[in-house]
Amino acid sequence: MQLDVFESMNTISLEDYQRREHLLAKIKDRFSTYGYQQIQTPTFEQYDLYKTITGTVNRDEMIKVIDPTGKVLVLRPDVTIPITRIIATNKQIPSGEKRFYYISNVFRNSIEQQDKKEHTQAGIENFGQNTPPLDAEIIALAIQTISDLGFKKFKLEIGHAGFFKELLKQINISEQNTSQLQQMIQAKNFSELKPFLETLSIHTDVKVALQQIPFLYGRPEDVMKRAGTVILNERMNYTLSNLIEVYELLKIYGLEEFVSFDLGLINHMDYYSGIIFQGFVENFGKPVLMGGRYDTLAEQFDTDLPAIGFACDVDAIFDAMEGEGLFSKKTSPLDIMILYTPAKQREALTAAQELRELGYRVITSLDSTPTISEASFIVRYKENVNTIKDQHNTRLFYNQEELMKQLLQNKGEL
Ligand SMILES: N[C@@H](Cc1c[nH]c[nH+]1)C(=O)O
Repeated sequence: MQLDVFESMNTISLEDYQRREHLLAKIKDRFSTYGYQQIQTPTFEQYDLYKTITGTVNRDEMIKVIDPTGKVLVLRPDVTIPITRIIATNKQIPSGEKRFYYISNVFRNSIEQQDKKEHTQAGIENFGQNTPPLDAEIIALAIQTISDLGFKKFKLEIGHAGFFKELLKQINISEQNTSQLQQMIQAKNFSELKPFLETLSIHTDVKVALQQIPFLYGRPEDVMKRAGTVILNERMNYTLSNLIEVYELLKIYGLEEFVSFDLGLINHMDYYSGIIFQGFVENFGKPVLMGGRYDTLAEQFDTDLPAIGFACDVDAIFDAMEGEGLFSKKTSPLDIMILYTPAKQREALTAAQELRELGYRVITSLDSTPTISEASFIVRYKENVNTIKDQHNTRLFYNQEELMKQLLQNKGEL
């Protein structure tokens, strides 16, 4: 069926829409098993909020709207910031650990994707705690979420915002040089990184560390062995032991095969303060999930509130699942189509109601030919005979009890 459903500026086929709903349902189920509850933040936000906060989406990438009073608003460019603001400033919310999840669209005007301004994120945010067991639990949840969708080969690359930030503290370079450096390390652009570092007047130890850091990725055990060159002080040493502790805990979950380290990982959001991670699935060039610890973001709302979270890029996951053929074959929108003659109307409609109460998807019609072709079963109430037909054969039934028996025997078809 080629029916188009309007979804923002893009159209999506009805079948793809159903698939998307199915994948979102799986993600929600998984988030719930870790005690997260769904919330929603407003679509329109005050631009002032994002203008003053450091470490947010690039201001040029925000989509701005002017309201009738002349106030500038932005379409939600990120979910982590508004949720943090709500939790940090709402005194009515009881203290203690808080677990929220969301399925929300974020709006960004990115240069790379001019035609795609709206992205769906399915994410979780956890407030109130900073411990390695919690970091490990969040990463376990991220891994299980990807695994639930059917991906067999994928990696969660784990790093720490502290490495790059600490190295930056050791040098005094312009904002422009910082962002260039960040881009080169992020993209593992080794060929340009070395000559670029030569142009900067910085201490040799730091230069070596900055040059080495993008190479420090792969199996955690190997990375740990090679990390010596970038660990310049006690704080960085502590950061590394923090990562190792989380990795040891992930072994208890039995998830170590999905984990790799990347000490050169830098997330595009600047609010991260601790462990950071990105999820990659096979044959797909960009991350499908990203997140990390952002303990200092709430300080911008005058609150001390440790936090960690991640978001799945639903559109990327959808494309990756399609590429890997992970969507199950087309599912029928209907279990039972009941056709009846006028004399059997009461019997047919009563049966339909009972079946719906039991959770079957049923439609009825005073007709002799099915009005919909995709039902798993066609039930016919005729003057002197009732039949139930599936893909293979047609059987008779005389009353409701027998109909139920037939359906139960063929439950596998539904
Ligand atoms: N908001 C982040 C993802 C995230 C959620 N929680 C923490 N990080 C992003 O859009 O990349």
